Amino acid sequence: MEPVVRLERVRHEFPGVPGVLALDDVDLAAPPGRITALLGPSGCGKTTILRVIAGYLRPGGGRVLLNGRDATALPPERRDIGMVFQSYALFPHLTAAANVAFGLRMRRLRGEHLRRRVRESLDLVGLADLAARRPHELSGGQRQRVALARAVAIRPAVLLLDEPLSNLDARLAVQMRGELRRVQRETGLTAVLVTHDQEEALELADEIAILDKGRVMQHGTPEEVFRAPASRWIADFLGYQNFLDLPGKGLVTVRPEHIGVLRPGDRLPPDAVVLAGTVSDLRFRGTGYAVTVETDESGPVVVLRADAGLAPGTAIRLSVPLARAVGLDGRAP
Ligand SMILES: Nc1ncnc2c1ncn2[C@@H]1O[C@H](COP(=O)(O)OP(=O)(O)OP(=O)(O)O)[C@@H](O)[C@H]1O
Repeated sequence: MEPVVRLERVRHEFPGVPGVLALDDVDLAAPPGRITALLGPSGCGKTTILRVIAGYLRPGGGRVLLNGRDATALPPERRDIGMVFQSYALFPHLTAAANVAFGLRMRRLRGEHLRRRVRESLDLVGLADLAARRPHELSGGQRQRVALARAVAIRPAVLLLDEPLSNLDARLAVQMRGELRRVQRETGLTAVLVTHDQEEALELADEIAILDKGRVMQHGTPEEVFRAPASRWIADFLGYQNFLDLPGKGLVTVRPEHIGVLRPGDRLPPDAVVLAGTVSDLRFRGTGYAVTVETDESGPVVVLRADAGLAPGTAIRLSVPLARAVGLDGRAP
């Protein structure tokens, strides 16, 4: 299917910082009816990409296609885009309903059509009862819902979400993820979400593009990206801790929860590599203990255990199942 948003070799260098490419040949496609997340560390270019898609920033090179049409030179108001910002950006003197109506009036909706669309949009985010309140009379979560209702009310071709949940406290942010997902499903909107939060990307996105220094490092489904990171840098960024140089396998990474501890007398499991070492650290991680083992051949290796039974200084053997080892050699840098 034709992507709703396509970036082709988009480059940008900010005038104040010559020689540094904020965007370095970015190719990106956001398919219809899906949420595509842009995930990456601070300064990697996520917000710059959104500004290019929205038309607030004209890139130095490359093309922006919206629904297959070249939109590179189109001003923002002619791009049919809805935006939700981290700061909500609501009009403080307008009620929730008037905030939602604003964009619709700009699109020349009037009378009963306008009222109905405002009502539907506030209903969609569960705020019909609070339509008459002004932003200062609403909680952070409710304000964010108004911002979402305002963005979806215009039924944009693309919904751009710039860290929409990062101003909410942790519990509310998690609750709002579900809400956002439901609204996107019910409306069938195409969305591009900027986040630096992996869990948020995992839970919300159908596709994830991982960025570093203005470049797309990997693009795939959450499963593809998390199960098979394309490079050591991506594995590091996603929180993989164990990097092992295994004979015949080269550099691999393995999740701590997949590494076993062999007791004396245990048989060697098939298709596993055994590493001998000494426990050097034990940390409580809520769901269990992260045990660091200084191995003879591969340096520190972290394993997860349910109990605190492994005291520092204990000599142990680890079994690393080869089926769980993700190869990193020969992949993109
Ligand atoms: N107006 C600007 N002038 C000069 N440099 C800029 C400007 N806006 C962004 N940059 C630079 O471009 C790079 C990308 O910035 P961008 O805001 O897109 O990053 P980001 O991934 O959204 O970061 P964060 O997660 O911190 O918001 C950074 O190095 C930033 O310093």
